Amino acid sequence: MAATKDAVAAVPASRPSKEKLVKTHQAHLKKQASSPNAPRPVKQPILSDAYPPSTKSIRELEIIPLCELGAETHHRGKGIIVRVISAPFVGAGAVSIVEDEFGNADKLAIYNQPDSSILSGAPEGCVVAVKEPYYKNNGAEDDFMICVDHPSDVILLRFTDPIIPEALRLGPLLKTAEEWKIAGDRAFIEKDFPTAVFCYTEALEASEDPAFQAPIYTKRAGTNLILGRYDAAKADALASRTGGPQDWKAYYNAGRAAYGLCDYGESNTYLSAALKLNPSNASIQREHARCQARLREEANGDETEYDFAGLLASLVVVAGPQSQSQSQSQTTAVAVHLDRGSFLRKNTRVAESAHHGRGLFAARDMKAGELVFVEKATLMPNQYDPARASAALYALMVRQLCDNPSSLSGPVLDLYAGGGAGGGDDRYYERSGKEGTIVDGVPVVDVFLVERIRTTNCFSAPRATVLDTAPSAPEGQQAKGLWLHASRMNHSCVPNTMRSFLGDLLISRATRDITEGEELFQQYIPVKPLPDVRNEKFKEGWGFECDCVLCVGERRSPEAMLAKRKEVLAAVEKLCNKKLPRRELIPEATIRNVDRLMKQLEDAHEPEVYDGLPRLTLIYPCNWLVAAHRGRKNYAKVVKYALKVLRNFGFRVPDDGSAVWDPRDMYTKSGNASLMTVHVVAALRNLAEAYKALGYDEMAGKCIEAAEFGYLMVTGFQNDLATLDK
Ligand SMILES: C[S@@+](CC[C@H](N)C(=O)[O-])C[C@H]1O[C@@H](n2cnc3c(N)ncnc32)[C@H](O)[C@@H]1O
Repeated sequence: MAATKDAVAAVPASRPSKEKLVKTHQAHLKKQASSPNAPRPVKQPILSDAYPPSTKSIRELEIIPLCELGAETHHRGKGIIVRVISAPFVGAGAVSIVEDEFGNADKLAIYNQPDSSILSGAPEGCVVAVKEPYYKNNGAEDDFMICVDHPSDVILLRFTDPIIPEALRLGPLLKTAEEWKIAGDRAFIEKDFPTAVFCYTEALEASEDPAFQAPIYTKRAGTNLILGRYDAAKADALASRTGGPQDWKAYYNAGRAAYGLCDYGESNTYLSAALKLNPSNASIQREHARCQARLREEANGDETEYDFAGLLASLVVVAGPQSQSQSQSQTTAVAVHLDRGSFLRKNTRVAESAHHGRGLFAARDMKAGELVFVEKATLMPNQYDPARASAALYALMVRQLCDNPSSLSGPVLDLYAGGGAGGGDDRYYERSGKEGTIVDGVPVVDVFLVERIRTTNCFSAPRATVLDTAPSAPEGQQAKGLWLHASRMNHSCVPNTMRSFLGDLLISRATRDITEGEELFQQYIPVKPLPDVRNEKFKEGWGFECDCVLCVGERRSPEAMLAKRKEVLAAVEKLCNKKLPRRELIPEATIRNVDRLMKQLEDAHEPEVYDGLPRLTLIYPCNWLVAAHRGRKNYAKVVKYALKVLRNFGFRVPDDGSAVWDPRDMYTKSGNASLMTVHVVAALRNLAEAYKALGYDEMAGKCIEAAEFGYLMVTGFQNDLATLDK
């Protein structure tokens, strides 16, 4: 358990008065108003400070006044009830001034989600309960605040809740159900959707007449659909049924909500019911057809169902005519969330893995290049700025767990959450088992657990892998997302699948023939050539030491040989400046030096360890020599070193430069330790060019075919190799 200070520590000797707090707060608000576009960074939880969320109902807690809050203390078993007396100041969190029934005032800082269904419910004038509050010093001696990290630790109380002390009770602002309905409609027209939901809820509570309630449920369902609160929208839609022919609307809304949750089977059931009641309605027909298409993708998942090329075209908008002369980087991405289903179950299943917890396994034989699965992201913000991508995903996860708990909590919380929680990480605490359950009307959300799940399971995704292979592609522009099915897959440095991205679709292809029952592996990150360096990364990121055939094999090589490889690789990198030549004429003497070092490096790979295994430290010098000899149009040498590149990635190719092999077979006839990357495609293209220059046209053609096939694995679908030159 983390060292949370549960015992009540000393109450601070002095705190600012209510007047001073309000005055300072107003000054901050004024400043904020003058820069409305100020960035609002989302706070990242710090695991060393992790503490669990409250799992108790406010009704089980002892309510204490603000003046009893002890500094740096988690008040377990206690709660506070306060009225919000200011608008929020939104920075890393949303800070408001609150007062209790005795007139004590303090600062309430709510982190992580200013716009979730829970936190949008702490507006000025409302009464909120904070469960088991954490009172924290904010820097200056008398500057304290009630710090809420877990969104479920703060509850918006309904005005009529009997738990509210008399002094804080305003009485309902509006009296009748009709008044609340009108207020809801007004908020809806003003696009203040959270307030509309709040008012419709009050209207529903204030009336017991089903004839009045049904249309309010419909309105609240529609508003929740706009807010993306699909769980609530579905429940409201179903509650709006009256048993008559007008129920088509209820089924239509429930179908759209289920669609929003990507449950196309359920969506189809509701939309079919809607269609039965109102067969000629064009909106239902359209949604129903859309849903059928998703179901076909889920079942078949073949190339034609997905039309990957069409999706790619939909992802990029080339700058308008006035800027056509500008570079390709002017291309702007639009809607990266593609309206497609996930094709998961025909080829894969989740099962226990021999060494790594659960894993993904082949449910049938698959050929090299075949689509293993296609998965739409469960969550992926459209945020490609590397400085913001992680925080954006974290915020989205928290928000969705608040807003759609019944569909998301189970699958997300079931993901592997790293080494702690019973796995030996003593900075963390055991899960309570209440995560995701509803207490006081909201789901318990543990933000520190969410962050652990995020870091262990998220992937970085370019807008489209094919665009990312173009040399002109801007570096590092990757969103972060969560793909639940793909997260089940364990890592191997020589994996049998390869993932690529198209918008928020993750495409997984087989890189060699796979037999039914085989465990499927992917590379978590591009593997570093040196085994100790790459294993350090796996330890840091995921807490494991890799036991793939390459890592196990390389561990058989003595330390002294590893040291030798490191030394020579460092010498090559120093000599070549870690770059590859671009068509410039490299002096013969330099080429001879690199060649000499490359041979030393080859000699530092013992055949008894490396026969049949990749020799990753040799990739860079061989690629360098290919480029240098291309520059000199020395095509026989280009063939020699390009073949070495393929061999060093673990592919079986002739080592004498002979032209009597079929490169199209290399993916299926290279055993189980080859590593597929875009550099393999590049090497095949260089080979093709060199064979052609040497007069071996047929071999050149076969190399291009092999390169195109490899590019399909790398980018997810058939793409033009010319992209590699752009
Ligand atoms: C994204 S999860 C993969 C699914 C996970 N095995 C499960 O049970 O749900 C990542 C975790 O799987 C385990 N893992 C993945 N690849 C591994 C490997 N090559 N060797 C050992 N453990 C591995 C590690 O515990 C890692 O933190």
